[in-house]
Amino acid sequence: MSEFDIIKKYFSRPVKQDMLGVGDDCALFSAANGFDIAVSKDLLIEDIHFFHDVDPISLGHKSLTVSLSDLAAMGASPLACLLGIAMPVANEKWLAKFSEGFYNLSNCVGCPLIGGDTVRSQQGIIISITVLGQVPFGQAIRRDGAQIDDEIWVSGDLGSADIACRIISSKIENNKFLLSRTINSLEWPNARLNLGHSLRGVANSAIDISDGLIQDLTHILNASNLGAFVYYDNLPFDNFLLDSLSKDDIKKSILNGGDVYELCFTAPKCQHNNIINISKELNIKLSLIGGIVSKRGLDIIYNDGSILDNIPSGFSHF
Ligand SMILES: Nc1ncnc2c1ncn2[C@@H]1O[C@H](COP(=O)(O)OP(=O)(O)O)[C@@H](O)[C@H]1O
Ligand SMILES: Cc1ncc(C[n+]2csc(CCOP(=O)(O)OP(=O)(O)O)c2C)c(N)n1
Ligand SMILES: [Mg+2]
Repeated sequence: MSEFDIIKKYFSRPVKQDMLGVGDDCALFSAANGFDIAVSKDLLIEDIHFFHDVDPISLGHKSLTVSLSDLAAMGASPLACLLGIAMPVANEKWLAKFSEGFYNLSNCVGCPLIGGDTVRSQQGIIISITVLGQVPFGQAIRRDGAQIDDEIWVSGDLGSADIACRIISSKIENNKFLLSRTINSLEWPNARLNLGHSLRGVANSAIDISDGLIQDLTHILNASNLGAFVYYDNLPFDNFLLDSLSKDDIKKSILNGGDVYELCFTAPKCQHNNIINISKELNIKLSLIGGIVSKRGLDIIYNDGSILDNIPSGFSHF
């Protein structure tokens, strides 16, 4: 099967009439008046970002999710996406499933695939997604917008995806029940697009958690030139973890575990009740985990007042 056959069969579904999708040198679509365009690209590499034997349907879903999550973090809505894919062989069974997982999500959130590139790699599968989104002019929620005295919030639960990842890579003891409880967080994450929209005009800053809470919150602090405290005992995680893991394993995963795709955001105290209402309306758990201060640095404080001395660092490729 040639490169063009692959594109035609797996990556050429029709798009809306007002767009030019797959098939020409460029895709075309019009930008709406009064909106900024939001663009983000991510790479996913076999055995670095996903296990080689992962179900390709979930990989198709997750590849798009990680990019949609960047749009969510800025309060943007998806417009379209591009897919770069490199693979050593054209495995039709794999392609059919990957494309199914990808298009299921793309249809669901209204983010049509309008272009990309398909090439052979010498080794391993490489996936690169670019998403394009829009956000009302000037309303994007940025990393550099945190303000002194902001409350720090996080959506959903932390740590589960990292636990699943560590079980599969034999870094923690294999435990069938724990893996079945955590695997969906790793393989089927969902971008918090609705939450991102609701936070426009409410949050001062936001980031999606891909590399771990501490590392990603630190990006907000560095960009905003501020510091923070985080109440360790307020950090949300699935209580099921307590049954089979040591406190240290849980701590490592909730502070530094990546692949979370929840949002961490900061908002002024006057928005507190509004945020509680957003949580109820969207049925998304939102936890108040700390506050922003002027003094640079990050303190993680336990209920008894003690401070965690060695904050472990999060995911870094190098
Ligand atoms: N090779 C690159 N060239 C230009 N910009 C890059 C490159 N790699 C990362 N960036 C930019 O650096 C910033 C941080 O990237 P990253 O940590 O990957 O963000 P995210 O977690 O949102 O994907 C982003 O603005 C991203 O676009
Ligand atoms: C096989 C495998 N090993 C390790 C991980 C964990 N992991 C790989 S990359 C990563 C961080 C996120 O990737 P990155 O490329 O930094 O994403 P970005 O911050 O750009 O969104 C994590 C937690 C995984 N998901 N799969
Ligand atoms: Mg990135």
